[in-house]
Amino acid sequence: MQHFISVEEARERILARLTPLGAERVFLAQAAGRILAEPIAAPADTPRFAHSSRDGFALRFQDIQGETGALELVGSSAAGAPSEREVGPGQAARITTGAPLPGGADTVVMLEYCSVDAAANLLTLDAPEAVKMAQWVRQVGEDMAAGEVILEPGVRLGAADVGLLAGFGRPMVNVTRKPRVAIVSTGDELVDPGTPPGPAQIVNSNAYLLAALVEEYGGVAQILPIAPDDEDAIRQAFDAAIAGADLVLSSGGMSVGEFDLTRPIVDELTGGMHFWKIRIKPGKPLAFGVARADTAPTPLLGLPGNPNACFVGFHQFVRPALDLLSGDGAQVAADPGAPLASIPATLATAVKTTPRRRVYLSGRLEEPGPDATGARPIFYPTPNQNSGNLRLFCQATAFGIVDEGVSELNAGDEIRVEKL
Ligand SMILES: Nc1nc2c(c(=O)[nH]1)N[C@H]1C(S)=C(S)[C@@H](COP(=O)(O)OP(=O)(O)OC[C@H]3O[C@@H](n4cnc5c(N)ncnc54)[C@H](O)[C@@H]3O)O[C@H]1N2
Ligand code: MOO
Repeated sequence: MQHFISVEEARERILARLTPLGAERVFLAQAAGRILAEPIAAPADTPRFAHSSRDGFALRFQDIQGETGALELVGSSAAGAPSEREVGPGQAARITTGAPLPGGADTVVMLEYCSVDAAANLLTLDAPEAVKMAQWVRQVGEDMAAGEVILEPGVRLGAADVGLLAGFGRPMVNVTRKPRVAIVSTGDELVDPGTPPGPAQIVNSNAYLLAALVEEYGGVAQILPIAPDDEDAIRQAFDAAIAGADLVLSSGGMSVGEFDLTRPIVDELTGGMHFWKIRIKPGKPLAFGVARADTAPTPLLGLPGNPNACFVGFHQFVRPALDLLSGDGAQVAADPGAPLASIPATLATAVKTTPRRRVYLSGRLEEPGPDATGARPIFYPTPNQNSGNLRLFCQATAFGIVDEGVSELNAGDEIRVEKL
């Protein structure tokens, strides 16, 4: 059955059949950009010991109240080499930044504000009245308490998070597996880049476009060899793809099902695929099914062959699927039918489109300058919005969306844009 459905319905139906992948342990050097799969709690009160945040002298605050004489210097505490000696009444100890505060001391004075009589081993403060109780001391647990959860599962680890994990003494961390995405290309007319195309052949750009998008959005892409238009060859290509992947993508062969070899095989491998016509331009025909549903469910998404339909289809359907599989999908999982985030912009040039489908224009978004308070960004659609134009989405930074029922927009009109 073929249905015309909305972009949101299609996305919701796909996401409803996906579940996040399991976790794997990776070394910290591989952790940046990955999705955390465990809660991270502080292993101890942090800092673990009270220490100085300045180079100077550790002393007892009460000793410098009122009339103050010189303090006797007893020992020194360096980072990694704490002082063994207590600081008693009338005494002070040398201390470096990061060094443990010696017992008895509660306050640090920076060495720039002190004078030392080395021969007499005495310390005099330049302005004792300016010193505050506990100044330049980092107290135990003031940053984090033992057991306090600092990072929740589902966050994407940034550099600071990796630094925190290292600080917690963790050499490894559990993250969600990166989705492995196999890319199937079928057709006698296709050649790979590097092989000069014959007179009626085209270069397989979609596989490389999709693989690059997959890697850009957190997956691991595998491009399968082009399968010729032969039922067994196509079945073998899909079997190989399904065997090693969490998600299989194909492009092409979506428009004229009856004469196409790909669709019946996808239908067979998924035990009945869904085929939708979506009210979107480009990207109208889309096939979806789940192979090995009982053992190792592997979703399969058939995108149309036009490169721009692949590009738009990737952003609308594959990218949210990757988010959900990789555990980054809290938002998409909570509301899979919600529209993707968009902002209003001003359209730079007039456009004419079809009113029957929602049209996604590829283009460039220019943010207003710092002086243009309240001004909207400007959207420049790429000229020649033709589904096959490989240049159309080069350097594109946004989709401009022309809603169903609208057939033209003028320069200066408001247009919703999705940032890429
Ligand atoms: N009679 C109809 N014709 C078409 C309809 C329709 O409803 N009725 N829909 C149009 C729409 S919309 C789209 S989108 C395309 C979908 O086409 P297919 O998915 O069947 O794709 P193909 O016919 O195989 O190829 C379309 C186009 O894309 C190029 N292509 C294919 N594979 C690749 C590749 N790997 N790398 C680069 N380019 C590729 C191919 O050369 C074609 O130019 O159908 C419309 N037709
Ligand atoms: O939906 Mo097709 O992608 O218009 O060209």
